[in-house]
Amino acid sequence: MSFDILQEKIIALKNPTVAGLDPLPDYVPKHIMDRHLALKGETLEAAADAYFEFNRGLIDALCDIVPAVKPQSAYYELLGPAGVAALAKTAAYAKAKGLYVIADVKRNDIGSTAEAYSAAYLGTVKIGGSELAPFDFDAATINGYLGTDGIAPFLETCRRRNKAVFVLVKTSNPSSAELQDLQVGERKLYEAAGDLIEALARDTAGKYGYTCAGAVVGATYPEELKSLRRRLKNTFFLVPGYGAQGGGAGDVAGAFDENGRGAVINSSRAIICAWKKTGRDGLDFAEAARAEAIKMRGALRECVDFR
Ligand SMILES: O=c1ccn([C@@H]2O[C@H](COP(=O)(O)O)[C@@H](O)[C@H]2O)c(=O)[nH]1
Repeated sequence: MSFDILQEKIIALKNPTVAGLDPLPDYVPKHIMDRHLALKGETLEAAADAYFEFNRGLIDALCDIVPAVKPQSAYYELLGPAGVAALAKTAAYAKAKGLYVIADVKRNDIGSTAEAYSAAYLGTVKIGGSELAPFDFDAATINGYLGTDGIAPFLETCRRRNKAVFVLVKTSNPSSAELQDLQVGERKLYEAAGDLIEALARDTAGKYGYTCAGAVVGATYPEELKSLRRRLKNTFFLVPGYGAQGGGAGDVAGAFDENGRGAVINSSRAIICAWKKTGRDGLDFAEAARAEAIKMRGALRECVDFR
């Protein structure tokens, strides 16, 4: 089961951090960007090459201390086809370095289209006589608010290919309460979303009790996080909102089960932009990211007993 693999990496490193790889032209140190602009001019291709070099440096600096990375597709799509190619290259490089790779794509649609999305990110497509894996991510984020027929095709791919999804349940953004906190009978809408995914994936529970359908629950809502952990005993959590959005180790402690398992905590900007605080123009971007990730690991270890 895919989350068994992630959980075992977390246990081995005693670190439940996922580093978000969310590049923007401004986040890439000038010496890297300038070199690629000199080679290919002021083009999307040059920026995409700079993204990949930046990511490769980050991955090299982090791969022995964090178990996972989460590239956010939006930042790569911003560069068009060259950016999407940089996303694919980044994922392949991270996997080769032993990292668990979560694609933050938040996709979904009606069943037939959800099938295509799930094949694209987690599965395969048949071309002539060959089954080819377009991206082959370990896991992807999806929007479950289309209901069962949108979620089921992803779960089918997860079962077949030992993959996983994280379904949006209670997101970290300030407006998440507008719809997700609506009362629906006895439950909040986000609780109903959580109950649905736990039920749909029940048959896939692995060694640690977690199914292939995880939930996205924001660090910015610590009370909801705690109560969802109690409610969804078989659902692995991806917790964004640490660092740049204000979440801290104390806020995410409630995401873990009694054995310190069942959750992975994301930090993107705080790690990849750590170089901006050192005053060395990004020459030390990799060391700065590593130092920030070590600081986060220390803070999490203070709050959670990982076994
Ligand atoms: O509820 C959600 C779901 C996804 N995200 C994504 O996580 C990272 C957070 O980045 P930071 O720089 O650490 O704030 C980003 O890719 C978001 O799209 C989220 O923040 N909240």
